[in-house]
Amino acid sequence: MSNIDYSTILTGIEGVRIVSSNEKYAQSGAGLPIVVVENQLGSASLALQGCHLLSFVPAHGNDLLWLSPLASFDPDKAIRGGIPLCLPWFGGHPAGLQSHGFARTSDWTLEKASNQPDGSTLLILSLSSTTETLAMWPHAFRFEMQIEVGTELKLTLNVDNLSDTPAPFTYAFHTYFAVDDYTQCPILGLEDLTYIDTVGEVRRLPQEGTLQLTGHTDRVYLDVPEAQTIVDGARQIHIHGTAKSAIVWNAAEHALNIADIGPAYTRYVCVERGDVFDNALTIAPQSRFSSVMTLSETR
Ligand SMILES: O=P(O)(O)OC[C@H]1O[C@H](O)[C@H](O)[C@@H](O)[C@@H]1O
Repeated sequence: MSNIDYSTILTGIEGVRIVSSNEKYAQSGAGLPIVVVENQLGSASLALQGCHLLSFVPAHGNDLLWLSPLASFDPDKAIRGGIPLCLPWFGGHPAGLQSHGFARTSDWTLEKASNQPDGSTLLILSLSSTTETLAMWPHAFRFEMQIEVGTELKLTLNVDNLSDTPAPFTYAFHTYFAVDDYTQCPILGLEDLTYIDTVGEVRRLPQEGTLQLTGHTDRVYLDVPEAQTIVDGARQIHIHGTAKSAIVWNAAEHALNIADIGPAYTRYVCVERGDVFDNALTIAPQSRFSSVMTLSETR
């Protein structure tokens, strides 16, 4: 766990504090440091482990993010819910390394916090390569996340390949959205696209009409438009991003066998923007890749 003293970075910054997960959440686990941001436009919280957003609540609104009531906060273990960062690979690894990469269980460093003139709050976190990461992903790197908490949540991920070789790369903002019932929330913005269905036999299929989940779903939509909308009763959750893929996932009744989800699976839908499968990337030596995603709601 990180032992960095952030008091200097946070001196003079309004509405940003670091608390223990045990103080903020009733969930189990050994406990992790959580950055809490509150301003007039909205509030958010994130774990330094994984640079993992846990909540984003616009002023006068409800949380856009779902955090499992069974989530546990333990070092080196991914937290269930919010926005895990799958990085620098998405999904399984050919050599059996941890699913979704090491970034979501690594300790990120809070580099900067600032109050912006428009009333929003900006946080900048980073993660740099170590001997341990080089053994898993053979490229010196610096990952940087800029997090703007305002009426929208804006995430900018910068990935610097500091090595002299091209870096094959996939990633996703693995967002768990809070919904009333995952079978009652149409997801707009995926119509007529091709998706890879990974439930059972892997197949490529066309999306006919609007997507509405009815059960266990695990799909990768390719070459998606920048915007999707989840219609959750009277509210619309808007996703806007530069990434070219969208992974849509709900474990449905299989979640009853996932220790940190259980029966609450009806209350989330994952719409994960990233660049995966056919949209996988290679970052040239000494080059930067950037991806931006904003989340907001209207009623
Ligand atoms: O349990 P995790 O490693 O966090 O993965 C959770 C899920 O992530 C993505 O949505 C994948 O498409 C799913 O196949 C996977 O089950």
